[in-house]
Formats: sequence, structure tokens, C-alpha cells
Amino acid sequence: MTKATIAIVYHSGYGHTARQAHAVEQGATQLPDVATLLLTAQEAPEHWHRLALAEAIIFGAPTYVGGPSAVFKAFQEASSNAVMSKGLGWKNKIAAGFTNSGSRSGDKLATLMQMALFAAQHGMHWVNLALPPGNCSSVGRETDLNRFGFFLGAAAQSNTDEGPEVAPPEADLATARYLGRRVAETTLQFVRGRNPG
Ligand SMILES: Cc1cc2nc3c(=O)[nH]c(=O)nc-3n(C[C@H](O)[C@H](O)[C@H](O)COP(=O)(O)O)c2cc1C
Repeated sequence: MTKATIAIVYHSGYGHTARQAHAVEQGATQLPDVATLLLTAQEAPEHWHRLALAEAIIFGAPTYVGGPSAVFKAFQEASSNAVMSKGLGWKNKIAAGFTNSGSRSGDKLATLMQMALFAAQHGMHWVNLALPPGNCSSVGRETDLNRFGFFLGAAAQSNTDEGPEVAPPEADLATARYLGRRVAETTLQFVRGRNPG
């Protein structure tokens, strides 16, 4: 059977978003025919050739001042010259995104929207989260998947007085695993549709 490589490119200043990134990777590797390539945003510009071979790229960044962190933005800007201007090298790859922040909202939606626009500029196919909103009824719980009710991607929240060994909580890591698995499933469908048999 055709296999797929899912790349995850992320930034994490203090380790919280890194835990989310590893959870996304765990979710993707729940499928046996998937390999992953986990890169930080600082490492990624040394690996354009490896990203070119991936069938999907999942983007992850903490939300800093209402958008993706500057380090992640630097990776995005570098891709403009290294990939986009050289003939849309990521066209038709699968894309998705995740973000983590200190506040429960924290304007995380702005970060996910920016990532989706970034993927569109590259001609990629954006995969959403496809989970119902959690923790939004009288029987809802903080342990619900998608406890912040995002649709574009996976969101996590890390208390600002807790280190990455305890934050973000398991519900948000499970939500991240769900996104990783969903991207893997979607990517295999695309890859096998292009290369049946
Ligand atoms: C410069 C800076 C700006 C931040 N801006 C926001 C923000 O806009 N919204 C928010 O909820 N949290 C904000 N935070 C908190 C971080 O998103 C939060 O601490 C997050 O867990 C950091 O993830 P990391 O450990 O992966 O860097 C900000 C933190 C920093 C350092």
C-alpha cells in the first residue's frame, strides 16, 4: 500500500506548544502507513528538500500577541522565497494547524486563520478539526475533546504559571492527537487516490 509522510513544523518558546506538536505526531502515527517528520520552525529552513517530499505539512505555533509567534512567522516568510516563488512547491499537499496560548481564547482563532491563509498561498488543501465543540453544555467537562470549540484546527491552553510538564492538559493533547490522526487519514486518501493500487 502507498505510504505517506506527514511533516510537522512548529515553534515553541517555552515548551508548551512542543507538547502539542508531539501529540499531533502521536496521532498521525496511529496509522501504520504513515511516517512523520517533526521539525522546529528554526530547523525547517535547513530541510526544504525533506519538506518537499512530504505529502502533508501540519503547522504549529504558540499564539503570541494575537498571532503566530515571530519565530514561526520567520519560517513562513522564508518559505515564500524558498518554496512559493520557485513554482508553488507545496501545491496540493495537505495542510492543517494547531496553536496553544495562555488565555482560554487568547485570540487563538487569529493564529489558525493566518495559518490557513498561509496554506492557501502555497496552494495546499486545508484539513479542519471536525470535532464538535466540547464543554459547551450543562454536562460538558474540561476534559472534553475540543474543549474550546475550534473548527479550523486544534487549540490548547496552558496556564501561564505552569510548566510544560503539566500544561497543556490531557484534553488538549488528546485533541491534538485527534487532529494528527485525521490529517493522516485524509493524506492517505489523497495519496492513494492519486496512486491507486
Ligand atoms: C510575547 C508573548 C505574547 C503572548 N501573547 C499571547 C496572546 O496573545 N494570547 C494568549 O492567550 N497568550 C499569549 N501569550 C502566552 C503564551 O501563548 C503561552 O504562555 C503559551 O503557552 C506559550 O507556549 P510555548 O511554551 O510553546 O512558547 C504570550 C506569550 C508571550 C511570550
